[in-house]
Amino acid sequence: MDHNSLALPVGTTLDRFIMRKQEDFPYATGELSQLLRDIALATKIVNREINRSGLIDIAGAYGNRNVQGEDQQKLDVVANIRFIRALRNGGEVCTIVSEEDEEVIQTGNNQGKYVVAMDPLDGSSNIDVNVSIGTIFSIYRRISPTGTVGNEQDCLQRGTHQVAAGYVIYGSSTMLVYTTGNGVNGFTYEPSLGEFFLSHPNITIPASGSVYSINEGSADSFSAGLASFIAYCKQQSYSARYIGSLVADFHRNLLKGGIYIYPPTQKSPSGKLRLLYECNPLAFIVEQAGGKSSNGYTRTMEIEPTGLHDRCPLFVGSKDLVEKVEEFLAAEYSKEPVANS
Ligand SMILES: O=P(O)(O)OC[C@H]1O[C@](O)(COP(=O)(O)O)[C@@H](O)[C@@H]1O
Ligand SMILES: [Mg+2]
Ligand SMILES: [Mg+2]
Repeated sequence: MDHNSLALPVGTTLDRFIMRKQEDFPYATGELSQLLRDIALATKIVNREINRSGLIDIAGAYGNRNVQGEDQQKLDVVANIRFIRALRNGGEVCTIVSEEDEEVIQTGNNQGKYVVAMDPLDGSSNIDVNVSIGTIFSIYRRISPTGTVGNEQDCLQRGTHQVAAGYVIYGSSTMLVYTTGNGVNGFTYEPSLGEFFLSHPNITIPASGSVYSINEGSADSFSAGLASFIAYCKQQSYSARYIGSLVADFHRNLLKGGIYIYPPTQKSPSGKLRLLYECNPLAFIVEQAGGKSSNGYTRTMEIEPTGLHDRCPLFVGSKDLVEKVEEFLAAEYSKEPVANS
């Protein structure tokens, strides 16, 4: 589809952009548009909390652990509460999956047609050192009938069923980047006006790039194919860039070209990242921007989720680079002895 035919000028407010896009679909009821506005409202509130965090010591460890067994910091809790509240008050969402909650969260909006999976604060280990952090979200249409309580099956849908996905980066400026399946658009927040403005229309990721982003501290447990790909990157004199905040690493590569990899490691045999609220939303965005995402073998969005907090390896970014690493992995696979032969 020609995304440019839907183009709106730089400087359009997010509200207006959402409204105008809805007008392109005369039979749309406006519920998804309202849901996107609810998310934007929550991001403004979370942005305010993050900006104040150094001042009021809100970022210190909270003395709690999340369902992944990781130290939960106070801003994770704050962001989780703010997003849940906005989605509950907005009324469009029946059920939420959050990184911070083991079970699904029922909003009480049984008429709500949507479910949301979210990582309310990504890169939380970076909060207290003032490095960019983010929020990631994914939106699905519920499967269960409206009027009933949403359930886990509503949330365990393949990424191909996403109707929208996005992320917020709280960086040197705050940006909201999202897709509803018609290309990717980025909005920059102007805090003094309390508005997001279209700043990056119709984002496309360069087909190739010279940046690779991976935590090489785990190199001893990389597979032979992955080790060969990293050696290839070095032979090509590619730049290694790794912030340790998925949203920030992904955002840079989306705009400049590159590949982000979180592979299986000894510590995390299925990778560290979560399929529903980290991998799938970024996969949807990157594909809409012309890039690729896989677990090394299978397209991310075609992986069947089995649990709310499933993890999966992530190879995401410029098309040529993702295809290249898949070639290295396939070569390794084809060298493995076939069972019973
Ligand atoms: O330190 P590692 O193992 O490289 O992990 C870094 C990754 O972990 C994450 O922080 C996980 O996200 P959370 O902060 O939401 O748990 C990613 O943002 C990041 O890319
Ligand atoms: Mg995360
Ligand atoms: Mg998180």
